[in-house]
Amino acid sequence: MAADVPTLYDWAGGRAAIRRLIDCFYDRVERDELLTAFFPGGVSEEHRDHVTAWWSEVFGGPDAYTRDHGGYERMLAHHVGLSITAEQRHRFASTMSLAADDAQLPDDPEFRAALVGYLEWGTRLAVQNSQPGADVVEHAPVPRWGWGVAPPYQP
Ligand code: HEM
Repeated sequence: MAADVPTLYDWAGGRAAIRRLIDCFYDRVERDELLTAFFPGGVSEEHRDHVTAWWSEVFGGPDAYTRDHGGYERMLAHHVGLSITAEQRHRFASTMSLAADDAQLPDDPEFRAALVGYLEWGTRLAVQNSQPGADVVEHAPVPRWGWGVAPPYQP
C-alpha cells in the first residue's frame, strides 16, 4: 500500500479512540442478555485494556499485545471452550458496530467497511475456535488488518 495511506489505527484516532470503542462496546455487553454471561461480575479494567491493545495492534498500532500480553496464543486460550453460538456472534458483531457510533469513530464508509470486515472475520474465527473439540491453529502472529479494496477517500 502507498506510503501516504494511514493505518486504520491512526485514522481511528490512535489508542484513545480504540479505548473509547472498547469501553462503549463492553458497556453495552454488560447490559446485553445474550452476552453478559460471558463476563460474570462485569468486564474488568484488565480485559478492556488487553482488548484495546489487541485491536490497536491489529489496526496497525504498536505491537503491545504481542510483546506484553501473550500474543495470539493468549487470545486463543481465552476463546477455547466458550461454545459461542451463531446468535451470540451476530450480537457481538452488531454491538461492536453500534459502539463505533457511540465512540464517535470516523464514520466514512471506507473505515467502517474495514472495521466490520475485521469484526466479521474475527468473530467467525472465535466461534470456530470456541466449539468443543475444535481443530484450532495453535500458533500464529496477531493479525494486521488493512483497508481492503477501498483506501480512505482523500481528495
Ligand atoms: C473480532 C472478534 C474478537 C476479538 C478481536 C476478541 C478479542 C479478545 C482478546 C484479545 C481476548 C483476551 C484478552 C486478554 O488478553 O486478557 C479475548 C477474551 C475473551 N473473549 Fe474475545 N474476541 C472476539 C470475539 C469474541 C466473541 C464473539 C466472544 C463471545 C461472544 C468473546 C468472548 C471473550 C471472552 C469471554 C474472553 C475472556 C475474558 C476474560 O476472561 O477476561 N470474544 N477476546
